[in-house]
Amino acid sequence: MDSSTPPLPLLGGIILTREGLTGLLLPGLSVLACLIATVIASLILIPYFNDPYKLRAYPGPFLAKFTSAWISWTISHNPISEIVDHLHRQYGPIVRLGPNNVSIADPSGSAFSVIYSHSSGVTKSAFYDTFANFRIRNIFNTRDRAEHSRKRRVEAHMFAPQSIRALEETARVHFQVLLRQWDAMCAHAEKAGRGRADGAIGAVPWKVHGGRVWFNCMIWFSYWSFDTIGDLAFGHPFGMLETGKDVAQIAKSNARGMQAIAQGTSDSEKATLELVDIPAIEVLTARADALFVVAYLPPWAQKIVGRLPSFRSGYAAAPKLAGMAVAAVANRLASQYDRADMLSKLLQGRDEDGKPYSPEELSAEAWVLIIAGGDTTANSSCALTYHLARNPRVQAKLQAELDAALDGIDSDVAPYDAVKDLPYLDAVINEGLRLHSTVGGGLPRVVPAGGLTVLGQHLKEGTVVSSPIYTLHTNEVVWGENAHEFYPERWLEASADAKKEMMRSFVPFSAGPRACLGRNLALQQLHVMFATIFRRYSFALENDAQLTIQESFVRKPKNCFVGVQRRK
Ligand code: HEM
Repeated sequence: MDSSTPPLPLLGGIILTREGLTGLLLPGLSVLACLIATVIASLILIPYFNDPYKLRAYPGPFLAKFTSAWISWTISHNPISEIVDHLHRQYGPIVRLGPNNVSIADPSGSAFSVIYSHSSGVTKSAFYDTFANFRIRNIFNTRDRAEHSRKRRVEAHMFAPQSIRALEETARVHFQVLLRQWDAMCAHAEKAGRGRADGAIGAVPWKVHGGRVWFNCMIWFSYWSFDTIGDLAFGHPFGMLETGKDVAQIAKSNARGMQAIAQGTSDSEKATLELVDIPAIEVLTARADALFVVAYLPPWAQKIVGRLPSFRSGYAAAPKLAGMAVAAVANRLASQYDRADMLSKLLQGRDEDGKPYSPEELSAEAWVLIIAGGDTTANSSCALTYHLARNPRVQAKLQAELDAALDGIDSDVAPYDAVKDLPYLDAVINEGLRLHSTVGGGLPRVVPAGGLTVLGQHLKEGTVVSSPIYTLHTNEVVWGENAHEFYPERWLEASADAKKEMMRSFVPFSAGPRACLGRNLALQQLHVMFATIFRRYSFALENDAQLTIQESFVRKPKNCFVGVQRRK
């Protein structure tokens, strides 16, 4: 033994020298290398060469053929809908996005119609499992056709046109609060004249210069949207608009919250619930971003990635968001206030056996209303405001239509009946939904037994297939050379045939059995919002600012600073 290499500590009665340790380590490392090679071969190479879904002929990024890590990595580099659009321009109508995942896009929208039709037999893919917040699935993330049909039956009444119309009066209150806050900021601009000033409402700063008040309208649209959906769905706004702060109350203990809901639904003595404050929009965004990145990975890989520090806070948000729904439902039930809101419709809903939702299912469905109704409407409103602020010609034309239609109507908030059929307002809203494509990516579906033929190509059972909405909304064949411009006139100038073609390629709310249930509510809210704020204010952008998008399931504008001035 070399006297310069001291023996290592005793292990199981054996004294190890450094040479002895190296002798032990080398075979260990070889075993590890073999193991890694076997894992790579069995998880990546064997499936690639076996090609069980017969996708090898389809083009796509090199790494996407071998691993779904490609799409996760791409999503984390944002925005995925624009990247997929670019790939379709490069490779054609069919692009391989993963080992068993293809994206299909043709200008006429026929691939979209086939995939998402009632008769295709497709189901939502495992991608949606990632978004489960409760043990029970909700109407958005359930993949089971029978369970989904049952939920649609229970909830049909809640989303019926007359039920949505009945919510207008309640929604009006939140438009009024938004106007009050914006009027207060505009008053600073009027006072400062051509001078400068700054300040904040709650946590949202504003600045005055050039005769306008400048603020980030994305934040205000989020507060408005979350307060409105909180009130419409649970009779209780979160109070974000009033305070100018991203705060919602959640149940401190979800188990205790469920108990309170059960007591509330059984009309026994109402339970009191301990609540804590969280920054709801921030938590929601962190969770949506983290989950969207991992949703295409197999479950074992999601578990590993979920432990990485940058994903931990997104994952930890799940119980908090569940607690938000639990608290909202429990609060609503504990209050003596009874009115025809969305929750009362959920409570009255019965399946074919006459059974109501359990407390957990109620909370799961309540959670969907908050998520689906909050973020989508806020993001669409922000993007639409951006395009109008950027296009003074379109803004002036819209204002002329609104001034004429609302002349003599003594209400700051536009009544829906007065604005629901205004041709230019309709065109502006359609154009905003088209160009921004709030849900812009492909919605992944699994091909059923027997396969599915799309654009003449037979896809095998189990293949994951999608058709990207953003690509459909921006292809030049249907929308012309100015497809990437905000040009509402296209909706009014098109011939009857061209309009038919446009409508086939216009799917902001998706189509078929899993299409958006909140479409009527969203359109009602957007009509009232844009008639109200563009009649009252004029909007400007500074230096032709660009809209930067952070994409998870929805395309969220990161910020949108607008300069606002009172017109009336
Ligand atoms: C501009 C606003 C909105 C847009 C662009 C939008 C878009 C969509 C899209 C594309 C889907 C299909 C998702 C998929 O297949 O994975 C969807 C589903 C859904 N949306 Fe909306 N949505 C909006 C507003 C709302 C509102 C306000 C509510 C309710 C308060 C709502 C409730 C739902 C529900 C419950 C589903 C699931 C339907 C099902 O699977 O049966 N949405 N939405």
